[in-house]
Amino acid sequence: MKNSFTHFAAKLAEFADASRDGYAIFSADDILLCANKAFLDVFFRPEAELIGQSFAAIMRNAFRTQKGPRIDADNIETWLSRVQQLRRSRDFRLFEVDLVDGRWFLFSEQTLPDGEMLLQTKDITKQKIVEQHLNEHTRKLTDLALTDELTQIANRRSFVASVQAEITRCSRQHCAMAFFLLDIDHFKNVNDTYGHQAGDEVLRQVARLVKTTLREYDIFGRIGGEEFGIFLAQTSRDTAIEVAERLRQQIADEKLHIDGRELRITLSVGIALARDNAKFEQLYADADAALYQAKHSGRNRVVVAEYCVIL
Ligand SMILES: Nc1nc2c(ncn2[C@@H]2O[C@H](COP(=O)(O)OP(=O)(O)OP(=O)(O)O)[C@@H](O)[C@H]2O)c(=O)[nH]1
Repeated sequence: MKNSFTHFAAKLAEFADASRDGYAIFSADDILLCANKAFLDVFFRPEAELIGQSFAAIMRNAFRTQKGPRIDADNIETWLSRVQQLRRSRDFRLFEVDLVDGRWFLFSEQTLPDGEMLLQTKDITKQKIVEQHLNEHTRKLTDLALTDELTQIANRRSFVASVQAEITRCSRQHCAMAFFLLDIDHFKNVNDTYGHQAGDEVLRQVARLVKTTLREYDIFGRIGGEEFGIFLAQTSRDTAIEVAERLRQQIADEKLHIDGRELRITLSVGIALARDNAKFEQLYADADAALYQAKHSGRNRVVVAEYCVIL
């Protein structure tokens, strides 16, 4: 039995020596007792320099020389006291570590009841690169799903979701809110006269112009076709009218440059106002009714939904 265990231990040491995974054993008082070559490689130090060193001394050296694990800290002693609280906090711990040279490792700590610790390291750089590509891909897909392809502003789905979240927040804080529906006047004529691509360019330029006049935290999106929506939190009736008027005037004054031609367009705006317990559907219906009035009373104007009673 003893012989077979000795044989097993010798074989394990042989495999550990040849392994690409790092192995190191620390004493209960955190002195490095032994380590294989793969582990030493993580710290760029020869065996003679590392064995017998404390964990703290090894990490101080890594911090000073900027070789080995990346230590994102201004003060190594503060970093060490935080990390030492985690070491041996459980009998098994798994965590990822990135190196100054860009490689990534999965570290596992296995602690015995007497405090001795086996530290294993596995190079996961390739998996990390795949993971980063996947994350980037997911981010791009999410952006695509939330952005209107033509104008590069929020599409209907993300606009409505943002507005609903903001309505909930405003309702909780009992703050006034304003919702605008903006519609380009006689847009069909633009398409019919100059072509669909010119119409697309008008939509792009209008979206850009409107965006530049809004505050960073105002919500703006393309609801569909030539219709845009704007949501303003903490906005009184007077301010809402002032903002909408300014927008309307700015668009009316602007000369759009489409295919070498100068073009002028106008907007009609319907405004809905609310305070507590507002619902997106109600705000939309109110703003739509006001927009209808704006269109039918001559276009290029701002109308506030009649029944919006708000200060
Ligand atoms: N170029 C372009 N045209 C679009 C797009 N989406 C909708 N349209 C056009 O927008 C026009 C909307 O026309 P209408 O709803 O009759 O409204 P209008 O001509 O703007 O007239 P009023 O709104 O009453 O002032 C239609 O001709 C649609 O084909 C788009 O993405 N690009």
